[in-house]
Amino acid sequence: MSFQAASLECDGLLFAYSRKSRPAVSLVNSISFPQGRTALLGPNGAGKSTLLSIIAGGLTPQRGVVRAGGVVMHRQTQISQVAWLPQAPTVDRSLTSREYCAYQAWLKGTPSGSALEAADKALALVGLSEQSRALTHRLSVGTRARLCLAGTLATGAKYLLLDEPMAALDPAQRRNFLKLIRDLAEERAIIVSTHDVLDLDQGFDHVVVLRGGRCVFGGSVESFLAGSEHAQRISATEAYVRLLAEDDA
Ligand SMILES: Nc1ncnc2c1ncn2[C@@H]1O[C@H](COP(=O)(O)OP(=O)(O)OP(=O)(O)O)[C@@H](O)[C@H]1O
Repeated sequence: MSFQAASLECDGLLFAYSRKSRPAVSLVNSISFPQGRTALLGPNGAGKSTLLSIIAGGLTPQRGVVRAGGVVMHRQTQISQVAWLPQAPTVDRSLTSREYCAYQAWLKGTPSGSALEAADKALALVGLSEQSRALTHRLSVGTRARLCLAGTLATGAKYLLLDEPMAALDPAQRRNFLKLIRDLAEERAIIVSTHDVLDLDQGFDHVVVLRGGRCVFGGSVESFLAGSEHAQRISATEAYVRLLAEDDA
Protein backbone atom coordinates (compact mmCIF):
# COMPACT_ATOMS: atom_id res chain seq x y z
CA MET A 1 0.00 0.00 0.00
CA SER A 2 1.37 3.47 -0.81
CA PHE A 3 0.87 6.44 1.50
CA GLN A 4 0.83 10.15 0.69
CA ALA A 5 3.54 12.09 2.49
CA ALA A 6 0.97 14.15 4.41
CA SER A 7 -1.69 11.62 5.35
CA LEU A 8 -2.87 10.32 8.68
CA GLU A 9 -4.37 6.94 9.49
CA CYS A 10 -6.00 5.89 12.73
CA ASP A 11 -5.84 2.15 13.19
CA GLY A 12 -8.14 0.27 15.58
CA LEU A 13 -8.20 3.06 18.18
CA LEU A 14 -9.96 2.44 21.47
CA PHE A 15 -10.27 5.11 24.13
CA ALA A 16 -12.49 5.25 27.23
CA TYR A 17 -12.23 8.12 29.73
CA SER A 18 -12.60 5.65 32.64
CA ARG A 19 -12.77 1.89 33.19
CA LYS A 20 -16.49 2.03 33.75
CA SER A 21 -17.46 4.39 30.93
CA ARG A 22 -18.42 3.43 27.41
CA PRO A 23 -15.50 4.03 24.99
CA ALA A 24 -15.62 7.56 23.55
CA VAL A 25 -13.73 6.25 20.50
CA SER A 26 -13.88 2.66 19.35
CA LEU A 27 -12.64 2.09 15.80
CA VAL A 28 -12.85 -1.43 14.46
CA ASN A 29 -10.83 -0.70 11.34
CA SER A 30 -8.66 2.07 10.03
CA ILE A 31 -9.80 5.63 9.26
CA SER A 32 -7.81 7.60 6.70
CA PHE A 33 -7.33 11.33 6.64
CA PRO A 34 -5.60 11.83 3.28
CA GLN A 35 -3.68 14.92 2.29
CA GLY A 36 -6.19 17.74 1.77
CA ARG A 37 -9.21 18.89 3.73
CA THR A 38 -11.31 16.43 5.69
CA ALA A 39 -14.58 17.40 7.36
CA LEU A 40 -15.04 15.40 10.56
CA LEU A 41 -18.77 15.15 11.21
CA GLY A 42 -20.89 13.51 13.88
CA PRO A 43 -23.62 14.29 16.38
CA ASN A 44 -22.81 15.76 19.82
CA GLY A 45 -20.81 13.26 21.85
CA ALA A 46 -19.82 11.21 18.76
CA GLY A 47 -16.16 11.27 19.76
CA LYS A 48 -14.79 13.92 17.37
CA SER A 49 -12.87 15.98 19.95
CA THR A 50 -11.62 12.82 21.66
CA LEU A 51 -10.31 11.48 18.34
CA LEU A 52 -8.56 14.78 17.55
CA SER A 53 -7.00 14.81 20.99
CA ILE A 54 -5.68 11.25 20.48
CA ILE A 55 -4.19 12.20 17.09
CA ALA A 56 -2.51 15.23 18.66
CA GLY A 57 -0.98 13.11 21.43
CA GLY A 58 -3.09 14.75 24.15
CA LEU A 59 -4.80 11.46 25.07
CA THR A 60 -3.21 8.01 24.93
CA PRO A 61 -5.48 5.31 23.49
CA GLN A 62 -5.90 2.01 25.32
CA ARG A 63 -5.53 0.28 21.95
CA GLY A 64 -4.52 1.15 18.37
CA VAL A 65 -2.08 3.50 16.69
CA VAL A 66 -1.94 6.71 14.68
CA ARG A 67 0.23 6.61 11.54
CA ALA A 68 1.59 9.48 9.47
CA GLY A 69 2.54 8.58 5.90
CA GLY A 70 2.28 4.92 6.93
CA VAL A 71 4.69 5.22 9.89
CA VAL A 72 3.45 4.77 13.48
CA MET A 73 3.64 8.06 15.37
CA HIS A 74 4.90 8.15 18.92
CA ARG A 75 3.63 10.70 21.38
CA GLN A 76 6.58 13.04 21.01
CA THR A 77 6.26 13.00 17.20
CA GLN A 78 2.55 13.67 17.48
CA ILE A 79 3.14 16.58 19.82
CA SER A 80 5.79 18.12 17.57
CA GLN A 81 4.20 17.48 14.14
CA VAL A 82 0.50 17.86 14.79
CA ALA A 83 -1.02 21.27 15.53
CA TRP A 84 -4.31 20.97 17.35
CA LEU A 85 -6.71 23.85 17.79
CA PRO A 86 -9.17 22.72 20.47
CA GLN A 87 -12.77 23.87 20.65
CA ALA A 88 -12.10 26.28 23.52
CA PRO A 89 -8.39 27.15 23.44
CA THR A 90 -6.86 28.98 26.36
CA VAL A 91 -5.36 32.31 25.41
CA ASP A 92 -3.16 34.18 27.88
CA ARG A 93 -4.82 37.57 28.38
CA SER A 94 -1.55 39.38 28.98
CA LEU A 95 -0.06 38.56 25.55
CA THR A 96 -0.38 40.53 22.34
CA SER A 97 -1.63 38.69 19.25
CA ARG A 98 1.92 38.55 17.91
CA GLU A 99 3.32 37.19 21.16
CA TYR A 100 0.58 34.57 21.36
CA CYS A 101 1.37 33.27 17.85
CA ALA A 102 5.12 33.36 18.45
CA TYR A 103 4.60 31.40 21.67
CA GLN A 104 2.59 28.74 19.83
CA ALA A 105 5.38 28.43 17.25
CA TRP A 106 8.03 28.22 19.99
CA LEU A 107 6.07 25.49 21.80
CA LYS A 108 6.35 23.35 18.66
CA GLY A 109 10.09 23.81 18.48
CA THR A 110 10.52 26.96 16.36
CA PRO A 111 13.64 28.79 17.64
CA SER A 112 12.70 32.04 19.39
CA GLY A 113 14.60 34.02 16.71
CA SER A 114 12.25 32.75 13.98
CA ALA A 115 9.07 32.55 16.06
CA LEU A 116 8.15 36.23 15.68
CA GLU A 117 8.64 36.00 11.92
CA ALA A 118 6.38 32.90 11.84
CA ALA A 119 3.84 34.85 13.92
CA ASP A 120 3.82 37.78 11.49
CA LYS A 121 3.28 35.49 8.51
CA ALA A 122 0.46 33.61 10.25
CA LEU A 123 -1.28 36.83 11.33
CA ALA A 124 -1.10 38.07 7.73
CA LEU A 125 -2.65 34.82 6.49
CA VAL A 126 -5.74 35.30 8.67
CA GLY A 127 -5.91 39.06 7.98
CA LEU A 128 -4.88 40.17 11.46
CA SER A 129 -1.62 42.00 10.79
CA GLU A 130 -3.13 45.24 12.03
CA GLN A 131 -4.10 43.62 15.32
CA SER A 132 -0.66 42.20 15.92
CA ARG A 133 0.03 44.48 18.92
CA ALA A 134 -3.47 44.21 20.40
CA LEU A 135 -3.82 42.42 23.72
CA THR A 136 -5.67 39.16 23.18
CA HIS A 137 -8.40 39.91 25.72
CA ARG A 138 -9.40 43.03 23.77
CA LEU A 139 -10.30 41.03 20.67
CA SER A 140 -13.87 40.08 19.81
CA VAL A 141 -14.79 36.39 20.05
CA GLY A 142 -14.65 35.94 16.27
CA THR A 143 -11.33 37.78 15.96
CA ARG A 144 -9.92 35.67 18.79
CA ALA A 145 -10.99 32.56 16.85
CA ARG A 146 -8.96 33.83 13.87
CA LEU A 147 -6.04 34.56 16.18
CA CYS A 148 -6.14 31.00 17.50
CA LEU A 149 -6.09 29.75 13.93
CA ALA A 150 -3.07 31.98 13.28
CA GLY A 151 -1.36 30.48 16.33
CA THR A 152 -1.92 27.02 14.88
CA LEU A 153 -0.55 28.09 11.48
CA ALA A 154 2.50 29.73 13.05
CA THR A 155 3.65 26.27 14.18
CA GLY A 156 4.26 25.30 10.54
CA ALA A 157 2.85 21.83 11.29
CA LYS A 158 2.05 19.47 8.42
CA TYR A 159 -1.01 18.10 10.22
CA LEU A 160 -3.66 20.58 11.33
CA LEU A 161 -6.56 19.52 13.53
CA LEU A 162 -9.17 22.25 13.89
CA ASP A 163 -12.06 21.64 16.27
CA GLU A 164 -15.07 23.70 15.16
CA PRO A 165 -12.96 26.64 13.97
CA MET A 166 -15.81 28.29 12.05
CA ALA A 167 -18.34 28.42 14.89
CA ALA A 168 -17.69 32.09 15.79
CA LEU A 169 -16.91 33.40 12.30
CA ASP A 170 -19.14 35.74 10.33
CA PRO A 171 -19.98 34.73 6.73
CA ALA A 172 -17.14 36.76 5.17
CA GLN A 173 -14.57 35.32 7.57
CA ARG A 174 -15.97 31.87 7.05
CA ARG A 175 -15.38 32.24 3.32
CA ASN A 176 -11.84 33.49 4.03
CA PHE A 177 -11.24 30.50 6.29
CA LEU A 178 -12.35 28.04 3.60
CA LYS A 179 -10.13 29.76 1.04
CA LEU A 180 -7.19 29.71 3.44
CA ILE A 181 -7.46 25.98 4.17
CA ARG A 182 -7.80 25.29 0.44
CA ASP A 183 -4.42 26.95 -0.13
CA LEU A 184 -2.82 25.30 2.90
CA ALA A 185 -4.11 21.84 1.97
CA GLU A 186 -1.75 21.52 -0.97
CA GLU A 187 0.87 20.03 1.28
CA ARG A 188 -0.97 19.25 4.49
CA ALA A 189 -3.62 17.02 5.97
CA ILE A 190 -6.20 19.31 7.58
CA ILE A 191 -9.02 17.86 9.67
CA VAL A 192 -11.86 20.20 10.53
CA SER A 193 -14.46 19.07 13.05
CA THR A 194 -17.74 20.77 12.22
CA HIS A 195 -21.50 20.54 12.60
CA ASP A 196 -22.07 22.51 9.44
CA VAL A 197 -22.48 20.41 6.31
CA LEU A 198 -23.41 23.29 4.01
CA ASP A 199 -19.81 24.05 3.08
CA LEU A 200 -18.89 20.45 2.29
CA ASP A 201 -19.16 20.68 -1.46
CA GLN A 202 -16.93 23.71 -1.92
CA GLY A 203 -14.82 23.56 1.20
CA PHE A 204 -13.65 19.95 1.61
CA ASP A 205 -12.15 16.99 -0.21
CA HIS A 206 -12.96 14.15 2.20
CA VAL A 207 -15.56 13.34 4.84
CA VAL A 208 -15.37 11.17 7.95
CA VAL A 209 -18.50 10.67 10.04
CA LEU A 210 -18.33 9.38 13.60
CA ARG A 211 -21.20 8.14 15.67
CA GLY A 212 -21.03 6.70 19.17
CA GLY A 213 -17.26 6.52 18.80
CA ARG A 214 -17.46 4.44 15.61
CA CYS A 215 -16.71 5.52 12.05
CA VAL A 216 -19.88 5.25 9.97
CA PHE A 217 -18.48 6.88 6.82
CA GLY A 218 -15.07 7.66 5.41
CA GLY A 219 -14.52 8.73 1.81
CA SER A 220 -14.55 11.54 -0.72
CA VAL A 221 -17.10 14.37 -0.63
CA GLU A 222 -18.19 13.11 -4.03
CA SER A 223 -19.04 9.63 -2.68
CA PHE A 224 -20.71 11.19 0.40
CA LEU A 225 -23.00 13.23 -1.83
CA ALA A 226 -23.78 10.44 -4.28
CA GLY A 227 -27.34 9.43 -3.44
CA SER A 228 -27.63 5.68 -3.33
CA GLU A 229 -31.29 5.55 -4.34
CA HIS A 230 -31.32 8.37 -6.89
CA ALA A 231 -28.99 8.72 -9.78
CA GLN A 232 -28.33 12.39 -8.99
CA ARG A 233 -26.28 13.93 -6.22
CA ILE A 234 -28.10 14.83 -3.04
CA SER A 235 -27.54 17.78 -0.75
CA ALA A 236 -24.97 17.50 2.00
CA THR A 237 -27.65 17.87 4.67
CA GLU A 238 -29.69 15.09 3.10
CA ALA A 239 -26.67 12.82 2.75
CA TYR A 240 -25.81 13.34 6.41
CA VAL A 241 -29.35 12.80 7.69
CA ARG A 242 -29.73 9.65 5.55
CA LEU A 243 -26.45 8.22 6.75
CA LEU A 244 -27.42 8.62 10.40
CA ALA A 245 -30.89 7.17 9.72
CA GLU A 246 -29.36 4.14 7.95
CA ASP A 247 -27.03 3.64 10.91
CA ASP A 248 -30.07 3.68 13.25
CA ALA A 249 -31.88 1.01 11.24
N1 LIG B 1 -13.07 14.78 29.89
C1 LIG B 1 -14.01 13.85 29.74
N2 LIG B 1 -14.28 12.98 30.74
C2 LIG B 1 -15.22 12.02 30.62
N3 LIG B 1 -15.96 11.84 29.51
C3 LIG B 1 -15.74 12.68 28.48
C4 LIG B 1 -14.78 13.72 28.54
N4 LIG B 1 -14.76 14.39 27.36
C5 LIG B 1 -15.70 13.80 26.60
N5 LIG B 1 -16.29 12.76 27.26
C6 LIG B 1 -17.33 11.86 26.74
O1 LIG B 1 -16.79 11.21 25.58
C7 LIG B 1 -17.78 11.11 24.56
C8 LIG B 1 -17.28 11.78 23.29
O2 LIG B 1 -17.17 13.18 23.54
P1 LIG B 1 -16.47 14.19 22.50
O3 LIG B 1 -16.37 15.50 23.19
O4 LIG B 1 -15.25 13.57 21.98
O5 LIG B 1 -17.59 14.23 21.38
P2 LIG B 1 -17.78 15.30 20.18
O6 LIG B 1 -18.18 14.51 18.99
O7 LIG B 1 -16.58 16.14 20.06
O8 LIG B 1 -19.02 16.14 20.72
P3 LIG B 1 -19.48 17.67 20.40
O9 LIG B 1 -19.93 17.71 18.98
O10 LIG B 1 -20.61 17.86 21.36
O11 LIG B 1 -18.32 18.58 20.69
C9 LIG B 1 -19.06 11.72 25.13
O12 LIG B 1 -19.85 10.68 25.66
C10 LIG B 1 -18.55 12.63 26.24
O13 LIG B 1 -19.51 12.76 27.27
